[in-house]
Amino acid sequence: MQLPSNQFKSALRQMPTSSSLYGIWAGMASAYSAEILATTGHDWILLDGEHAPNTVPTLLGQLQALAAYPVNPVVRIPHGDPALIKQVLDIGAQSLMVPMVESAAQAAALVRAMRYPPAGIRGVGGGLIRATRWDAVADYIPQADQALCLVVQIESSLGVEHAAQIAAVEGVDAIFIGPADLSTSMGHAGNASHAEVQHSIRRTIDCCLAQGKACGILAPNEQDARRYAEWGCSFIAISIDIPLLRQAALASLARFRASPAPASGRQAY
Ligand SMILES: O=C(O)C(=O)C[C@H](O)[C@@H](O)CO
Repeated sequence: MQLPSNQFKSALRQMPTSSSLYGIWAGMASAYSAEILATTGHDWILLDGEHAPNTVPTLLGQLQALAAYPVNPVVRIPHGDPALIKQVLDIGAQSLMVPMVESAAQAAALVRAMRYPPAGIRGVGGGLIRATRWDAVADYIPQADQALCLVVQIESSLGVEHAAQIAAVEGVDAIFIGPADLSTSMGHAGNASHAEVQHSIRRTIDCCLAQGKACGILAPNEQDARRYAEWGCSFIAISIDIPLLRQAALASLARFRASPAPASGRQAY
């Protein structure tokens, strides 16, 4: 069989000329829930291994559930440990997001962790791993790199300071801005709308575009998402599954609490 192609990586390469890629953040750590999201038509789904209770096996289940749908999974790992990168690539993740990257050296080390020797340090799993479809993919090793996509997160003042150098690293496919961590790092916790944070976000986008790389961001607020798209962000996570669920449940309950059902009479369905 052929190595599955990475449509997400191909689309990012055409950025910023093509239209935005809209993503949804999956924090439920559930294959069942991820599969539901896969039916909604989003371009990409972020499987969050940093702040959701995911492990390598739960990520595997989600990747398997998504494989039947035309959606691009992006796996966020909790940190850039080469051993974890190896495990997540081995289960067949092709697009990785790594949080809190603050220097070009750190980004370059991530690129090496994703590549086989001599270009990098990734260990060979051969017929043991899903990435090779247990050796059904002929010649996986020489082709692997073309289908792997590295997205690094800039989400601190230091990261913003080094954004141009980070974006310039060969093998970094895209930058993703984390507004929650960035605003917190700048002393404006929970307020990514603060003018200083907005300035840093715009500066990071500009640095990224100047290096010819795609830039993405998490923006569940519609006005923010539209503004970031105007500034040049080309892949935007526009919602997060957990707040969607919670807000829908709260709104549903509020309708009944606000106007209690009549004490008698027929119930309407
Ligand atoms: O800093 C950010 O913003 C992010 O990296 C995304 C958050 O971690 C996300 O989990 C908030 O729900």
